[in-house]
Amino acid sequence: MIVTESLSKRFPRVTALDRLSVDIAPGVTGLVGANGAGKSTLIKILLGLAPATEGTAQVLGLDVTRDGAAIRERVGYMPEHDCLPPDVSATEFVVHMARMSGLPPTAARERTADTLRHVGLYEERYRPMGGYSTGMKQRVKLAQALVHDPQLVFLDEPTNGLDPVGRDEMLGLIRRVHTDFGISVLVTSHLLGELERTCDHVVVIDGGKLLRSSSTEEFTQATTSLAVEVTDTDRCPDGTAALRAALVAAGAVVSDAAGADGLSSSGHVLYVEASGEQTHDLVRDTVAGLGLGLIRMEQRRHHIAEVFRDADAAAAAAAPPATPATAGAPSAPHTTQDGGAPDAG
Ligand SMILES: Nc1ncnc2c1ncn2[C@@H]1O[C@H](COP(=O)(O)OP(=O)(O)OP(=O)(O)O)[C@@H](O)[C@H]1O
Repeated sequence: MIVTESLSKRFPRVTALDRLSVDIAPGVTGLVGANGAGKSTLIKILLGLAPATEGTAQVLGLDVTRDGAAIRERVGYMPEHDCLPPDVSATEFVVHMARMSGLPPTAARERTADTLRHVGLYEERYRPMGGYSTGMKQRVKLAQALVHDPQLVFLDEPTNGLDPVGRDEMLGLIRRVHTDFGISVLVTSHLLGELERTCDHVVVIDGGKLLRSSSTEEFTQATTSLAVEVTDTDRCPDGTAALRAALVAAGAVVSDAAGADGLSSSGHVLYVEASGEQTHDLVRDTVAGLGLGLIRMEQRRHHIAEVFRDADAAAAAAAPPATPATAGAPSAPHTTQDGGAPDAG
């Protein structure tokens, strides 16, 4: 659906995209990267609105340098920044955008009503947009991107400025754009966690370079550790320590903290290296033998951010001690520092 080949965009002082090659299939794809990573620049090039310095790109089989107008007929675009005229109602604005996309007047009005209803703005559609909340404005921007029934939409930071509830609602809406209407989505975010639930595929860029492109499932594959938490009892005032000793005596590999899996420790949790069903049975029987209560035993899945935390820790460990400042070269941790962190999802 989107193919780029060694795509670069250089401004006088900064390289926004650096030989980026990606191949994005239909579905919902997240494009994630810290602020300044090059996400908006890539979208503008893909829409044929800005020329690349070098490299090639196709959208829906159309070339971005030659076929910009044809691409924009088939692709919807929700820009990042506030771009709504305050004195105009959502209906007037979205009808106008539909007409600009080539819909005849009646179809434009009908599609506008349908689309605004879909994004949950039906009641307020005749009010001037200057009085809208950030969430309502984001919904109008989404509606105008969908109104001409595109095959694909580019959504640039659609959750920006939203509170957690608004963010969840927007992510749900984005998922339904694909499931209800079959429209493919490329959605950008600087938050790793929120894309985990919404996207089939995630592309991570940093400093204009491709860091990773994988299915969400691959990112969040099951870890090989069982997280186990138990109660204390009169007989075992420190149930966790007793369980640890018993499991080690039985030959299990146990740790308190994130091991190779990158799982974070939370005090009373033990991580037991799992080697199949028998590990579950061993934990169950050992807990029962000690008379402890089993609070939880679960095989966790990775969060996307953990994948990058691990990669960064490995890079830092591999760096020569004399040059710690340059250690973690491709700066994936930007993404986690930005608050996307493991549990934003
Ligand atoms: N017109 C321009 N002239 C000069 N530099 C630019 C221009 N547009 C973008 N840049 C620079 O290119 C880099 C990538 O910017 P871009 O807007 O694509 O990042 P982004 O990942 O979308 O981040 P954000 O969400 O903060 O916009 C940044 O360093 C930015 O300052």
